[in-house]
Amino acid sequence: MIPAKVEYETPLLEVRDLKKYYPVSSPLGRGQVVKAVDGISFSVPQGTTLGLVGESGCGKSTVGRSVLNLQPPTSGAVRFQGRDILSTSRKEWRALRREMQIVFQDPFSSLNGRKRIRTLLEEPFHIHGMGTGTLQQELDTLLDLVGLPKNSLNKFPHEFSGGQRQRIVIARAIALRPKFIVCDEPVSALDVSVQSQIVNLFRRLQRELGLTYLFISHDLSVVHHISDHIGVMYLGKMVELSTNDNIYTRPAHPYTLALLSSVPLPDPVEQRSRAKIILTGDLPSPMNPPSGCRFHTRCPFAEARCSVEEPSWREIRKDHWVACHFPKMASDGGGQHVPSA
Ligand SMILES: Nc1ncnc2c1ncn2[C@@H]1O[C@H](COP(=O)(O)OP(=O)(O)OP(=O)(O)O)[C@@H](O)[C@H]1O
Repeated sequence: MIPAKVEYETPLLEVRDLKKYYPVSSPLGRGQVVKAVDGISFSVPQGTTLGLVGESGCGKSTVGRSVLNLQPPTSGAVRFQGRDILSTSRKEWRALRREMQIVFQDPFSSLNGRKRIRTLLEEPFHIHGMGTGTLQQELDTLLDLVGLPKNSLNKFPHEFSGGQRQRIVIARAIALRPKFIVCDEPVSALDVSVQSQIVNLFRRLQRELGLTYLFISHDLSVVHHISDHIGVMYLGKMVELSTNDNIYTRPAHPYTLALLSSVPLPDPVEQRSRAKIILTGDLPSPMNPPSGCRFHTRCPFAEARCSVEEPSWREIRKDHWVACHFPKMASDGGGQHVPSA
């Protein structure tokens, strides 16, 4: 189901009913598929950040890789600047790929340890056939943008800290001045003290270069610091999508409430008024997802209807979409039912 009203004037990226199924390779599961992403739709307006949150295994990274066509989706549409990226020619794709980059979680494995920083930063320019005329100037600008000293170029990755290595990875990603970056858990491998510096770097680069991000993280406080909108995923589905403010102060899906229960709010009044849900049990298998609402097996508010009927998207307030038969109005004291659709 597509949240038709979640349309923005100038979305840089539009994803419609994206599905990614992986065939199971083990002998026991032969013929079955893992429904890693199962019909997800969203838009990201230019210059903004959509945060994507959810437990490990809910399909966040698969969304990130699928929108860049690194893993071709099973079905659905991905439009970048209005162009369907899944049906472009090779030549068009090459040009588009310059505009769309990805930063992965692990700065240790993202960089070839045998190459000097100069070589690593020059690679994007060489791969895309850019001349070497102003290369030194480009490298100096890149180091400046990501806050690394000029003498970094002749060093090797192991001579840097984790945070500095992630700065090098980011420098490579922005080298060709892309418009869009998938940030896939880009601070999860870093010390907490360094995480906020890298998040602030992403924010500054967004302002200075007009970047648009799909920012994937299992950590809601990280996503809170950078996102304009937030999508909450559960077992291959988007269950809630709204502004950062709505998700944090007026979460409506019981799963979002559960995720937020462990995140402290700066305002103690809001903290007290937010319903608390402690999540129990493991994420069910995406090979055999529960019937009806996929969250019903772990939802403390589930009713009979939830196990048989899949909830459709509904807009419970402006720009606030939720897929739940009985969404909550947490700002009303928590746990109050919105009338069922
Ligand atoms: N190449 C693959 N082949 C088969 N199954 C896969 C493949 N990649 C991912 N999956 C499965 O798809 C589901 C979603 O995985 P995905 O990595 O997208 O989740 P995630 O939310 O990003 O979790 P994490 O943060 O742990 O990476 C998981 O059940 C995973 O095991």
